Amino acid sequence: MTNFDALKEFEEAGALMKGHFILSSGLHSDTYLNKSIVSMYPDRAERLCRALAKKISENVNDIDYVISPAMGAIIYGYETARHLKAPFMFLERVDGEFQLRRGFSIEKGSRVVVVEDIVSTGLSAREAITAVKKAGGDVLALGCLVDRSAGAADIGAPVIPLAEIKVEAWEPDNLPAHLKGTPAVKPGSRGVSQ
Ligand SMILES: O=P(O)(O)OC[C@H]1O[C@H](OP(=O)(O)OP(=O)(O)O)[C@H](O)[C@@H]1O
Ligand SMILES: O=C(O)c1cc(=O)[nH]c(=O)[nH]1
Ligand SMILES: [Mg+2]
Repeated sequence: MTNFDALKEFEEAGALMKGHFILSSGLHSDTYLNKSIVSMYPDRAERLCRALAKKISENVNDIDYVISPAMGAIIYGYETARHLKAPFMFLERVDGEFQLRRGFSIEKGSRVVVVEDIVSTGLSAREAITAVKKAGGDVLALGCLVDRSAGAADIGAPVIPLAEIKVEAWEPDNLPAHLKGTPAVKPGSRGVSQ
């Protein structure tokens, strides 16, 4: 699958959204790749993850586990693991920090591929990698559907993106004219409380 075809899956699903978004990092953007809208259509998620699994298997072998950070990446990590024929687990935040819960554990030295959905600043990917290392895993690579930093984010592990796109983001006190004064939405789960 080409870069163009991967992004087309988002576009055709109506998931390449324009508006005013607060990202996981706290930065603001006029563009949001809404992976949850893409995964409303399991055939789209399957195509993306089959292609991501293929790219991962061309670069990494002997994978013991695929592990993804909640929430957004769970569906994509699971589906990618299914194509890689590897077991899948997910990390979730406990007091803000990613952990393996629910009886998930890995053996020391396990060969792990972390699968993210979207990489922006790379913060969530780094946090997920730190959690996997803390649990004893050896992180072989970070696979993702879309790296919207187009390779600029420092992840601390080899990155295998299905697609790359350069999307701008701004500090909240430095918004561009077209976002100033427009209401912002925060689609992701970081820092959300009920
Ligand atoms: O590279 P970053 O700057 O960390 O941004 C990307 C992260 O943001 C989103 O997660 P979010 O925390 O919004 O929650 P979600 O997984 O529930 O969507 C996305 O799923 C990535 O994990
Ligand atoms: O940075 C983010 O939080 C983010 C950006 C994006 O385009 N899609 C997403 O799911 N998260
Ligand atoms: Mg996430």
